[in-house]
This record gives sequence, structure tokens and C-alpha cells, in this order.
Amino acid sequence: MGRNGMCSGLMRGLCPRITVTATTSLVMIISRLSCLDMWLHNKFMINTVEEIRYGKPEVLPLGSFVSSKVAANISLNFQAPIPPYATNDAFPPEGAAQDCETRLRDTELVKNNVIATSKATGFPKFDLELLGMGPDGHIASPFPGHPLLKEDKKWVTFIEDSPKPSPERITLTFPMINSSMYNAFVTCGSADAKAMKTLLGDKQTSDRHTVQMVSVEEELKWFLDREATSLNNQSSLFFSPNPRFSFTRPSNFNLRLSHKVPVILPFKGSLSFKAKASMAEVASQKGSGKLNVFDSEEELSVSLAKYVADLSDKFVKERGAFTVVLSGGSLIKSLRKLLEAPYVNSIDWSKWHVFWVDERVVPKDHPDSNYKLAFDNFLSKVPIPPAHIYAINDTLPAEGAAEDYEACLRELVKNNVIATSEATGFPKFDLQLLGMGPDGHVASLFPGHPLVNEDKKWVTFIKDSPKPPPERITFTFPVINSSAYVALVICGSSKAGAVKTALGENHSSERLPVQMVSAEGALKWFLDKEAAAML
Ligand SMILES: O=C1O[C@H](COP(=O)(O)O)[C@@H](O)[C@H](O)[C@H]1O
Repeated sequence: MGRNGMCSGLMRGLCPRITVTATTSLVMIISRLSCLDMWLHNKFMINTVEEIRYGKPEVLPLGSFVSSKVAANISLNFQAPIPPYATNDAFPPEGAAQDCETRLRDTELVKNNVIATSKATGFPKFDLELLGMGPDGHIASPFPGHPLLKEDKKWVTFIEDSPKPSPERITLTFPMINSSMYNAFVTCGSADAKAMKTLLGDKQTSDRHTVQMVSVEEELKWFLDREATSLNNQSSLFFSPNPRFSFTRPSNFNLRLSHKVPVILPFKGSLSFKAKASMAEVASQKGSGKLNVFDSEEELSVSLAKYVADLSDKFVKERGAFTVVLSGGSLIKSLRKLLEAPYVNSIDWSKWHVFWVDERVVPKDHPDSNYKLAFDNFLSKVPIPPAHIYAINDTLPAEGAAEDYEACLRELVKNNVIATSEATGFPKFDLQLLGMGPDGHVASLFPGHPLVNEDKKWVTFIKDSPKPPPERITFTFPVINSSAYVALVICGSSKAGAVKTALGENHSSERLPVQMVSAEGALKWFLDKEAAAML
């Protein structure tokens, strides 16, 4: 597939209702699409084709980036006129930036909802941003170390001393970039290899690349060619030739190489950008909707109920089913608002399919049973068909119970009740609701236990759980991380230390299981004030 083919895959369905920004090398790539010529040549938020210096990008599987969610919302209409959102070149940089922002604010673009607005930040929410990266790690025109990086009010700003010519530019600010629904980084060629080495390599500098400040509301993906990663230790980059994993730190990164071999990074502290996050970054994650801290567990449970109910609506509409995975422990209490109006009556419970991310190998009526906890306090109070509640077979020993549960999942995948991740081949649950123990464990995947590295099985078992009872079955990380959505629901001061390790500035070389959690779509943290106290 040539570049043209790749791009039409990505752009298929573009019409005036999808809002896209693009930078640098991407102009060349996407300008092959004749439907976009008018838009591109008006230079709105993009640089000119002359600035392209990356030579010949390899073919990237960009088409696979556009998720079914976006694809479902846009229709094929190459003939549609693209509005001319040009920078006014009659103005000096400051005036051009102001003019651009004014037109974004005042014209019908935002008002008429052509560009959406982020509920989390109040900034415009572009559907898709296509970002390139400079060899110094800059994206758009905020450059490393430049005060523009801190701009947090303006939508569009200007620079007159760009280290890269031309010195005078206008650029989107970080709150704008980070409020987008989807961001794609496309980085090709050996010119970027040094920056990629700093970014992905073992050696960390205190100076963060601007590219490391990028977040996104839904999904952030990287598309790299081999040349761009040529200075990285390839053996540590290519974890598996099999497309099984996505990059789990930061949560929504997916790294793919041009020939569709995904890469997984060695999960060392030095690579976990979130573990390196400054408070500003934590705050920006909060702004982006990924990290939600609530004043009380009560407020958390209100927000969690809305989140779950919205996803239930979405998946019932899209797939006719909603596959939900529960943890045991304190999570169940935090689901209580789903049992109240409006949700108890508005949710289509008949479409729910309920699973457990882990279960203790005890009879179903045992006080330690995660099934019993969920049944007594939640499931018995809503009309989910009993056949849609998938408890473990409690007559089997741990190993047999894990095999039996995996067989059950395989059957449901075959019948398409559970979706399959195209990226990993593992089952793709619609939503996993995860708790976390004070030691940073999730499911029954405990710190330092070899089970955290299981990469083949869907469900496995443990007989030496450090937390009683010792015998349990658990989903493996590939299954957890292939989910469309994952919510980490964490309350109480006993969890503050692990939350700090996961999200704060202090980090040790050993990663906690909670730090290994990711999602294909979005990972959201729901924390109460006590759990977030040490951030
Ligand atoms: O043992 C378990 O612990 C974790 C955390 O429980 P919590 O009560 O501290 O929230 C839980 O998520 C897991 O499902 C459970 O089996």
C-alpha cells in the first residue's frame, strides 16, 4: 500500500463534520488526498509542504488508527467542500494568532458544534490531530524549554523566536492539543531517531521533550517507522513479533511500526512517563479527564455511575451488548449509584454480560467470594439475565477453574458476545472496573509475582496469593489491557502510597501491577481525596 492508500484509509469518510489538525510531514502525506487540497493549502494550523524534510516515510498503518467509533460517526463524502480556515497572512504573528483564535471562537465553528467542546477542559475538542515531531522533540510550534509551553489560557498563540526557521509562527497551545479526542503522532526517518532515543530510551534527562507533554481525551497513538527508532535498543523495543500488546505507559499509547509489528517498551521506571510526571502533568491529566479526583467517595460513586451508564448506552447501541468486568473488594460499594434513579431504570440491563477480573477459589456462598459480594450488593438488585452472569465453576480446583473460565470466554468470543481486539487477538471487553490493593495489586496480579508477566493465557491461577485467600483465578494483563475502556477505582488513605508511586514524582525501578494497566480505548482513574492525598 502506498502513502496514498494509507491516507485514504485514515481519511476515509472525512466530511466537514470531522475536525482535523495536522503538522509538518503529515501535510505531505495527507495532501495526496485531493479532497483535502483546498483545506491544506489554506494552511490552517499546518506548516507548508516546503518544510517537509523527512524524506520518504515508510508506509504506516494509519488506516487502523481511526477507531470504529470515529468511523461510525463520519460518512464517506469526498466531494464535500472543506471550509477555508486560513491563517490571515496580512497580520504579524501576534495578530494572526489572535485573528485565528477569534475566528475559532466567534465564527460558527465552535458555536455550531462543527468543532466540539471538551467537557473536561472547556477548550475546543478536535476529533483528530495529526502531529509530527521535530528532531528536538517539538510538536506544533511550542519548542523545548520555550515559555509557550506553559500557555494555559489562549487557544492559539504565537512565537517570534522559533529555534527552527521560520522564526515567526502561530501554534495551538497545549490545552488545545490535549483536549482533542484522538491524537496520532507520526514520526518517520533517521532525523528523528535521536529524539526518539531520548524519548523511549533508558537514559532520562530532566528536560522533557514537548512531545512528552501531549495527552488526549480518548486515544493517543504513535506511528513510527524503523528509521525513527534506529538508535533505540531494538531488542528491547520489539518485545514480540506477534501483535499482542500495546504500550501500556502512558495509558493510551500504542506503538506500532510500519510493518504492523507493535512494539512494547521495557517497563522500567525510566520509561514510565506518568511515573515521571510532575504535578503539572498530573494536573493536566486531570484536565484531560483521565485522572479524576473527588472530594468524597460519595461524589466518586455519582460520577462512576454516569460513566458506566454512558458506556452501557454506547455499547448497547453499537454492539447490542455490554460486557462488563468486575473486581471484588471495595469497587462493588462504589457502584451503588447505579442502583438508584435515573440509572436503575434507564440502563438496558438485559444487554449486560458480567464477568470477574479475578475470583477467589471458594464456594460461591463463601464470604470471600467476589461473586457473592457483587451478587448480594449489586447484581441481585438489577434485572440482568442470570445466564449473562459468568461466575467461576466453584467445584473445580484453581487450575481447572481458570481453564474452565477461559473456555467460557473463548465460547463467548466465538459467538461475538465478547469482542476481539484487532491489535492483540485477546478478548476485548467493553469495560473493566478495577480496584487496587494497598500494595498496588490489581485483579490477583501481585507485585513481584511471575503471573504479572503471563502473556499467553487469558485466565490463570495463583495458589500463593499474598492476600488471603491464597487460591484465586485472574485475568492476565493482555486481557485486561485489550479492553476498550478500563476504570481504576481507588478510595481510601491506605491506597495513597501506591497511587503516589503510580502517578506521583517518586518512582522506584520496580513497577507496581497498577502501573501496567492500560486500555485500547481509554483508561480513567477515579480517586477519592484520601487516595490522591500524596500526589
Ligand atoms: O483481593 C482483591 O483485592 C483487590 C482490591 O480490593 P480492595 O478491597 O482493596 O478494593 C480487588 O480489586 C480484587 O478484585 C480482589 O480480589
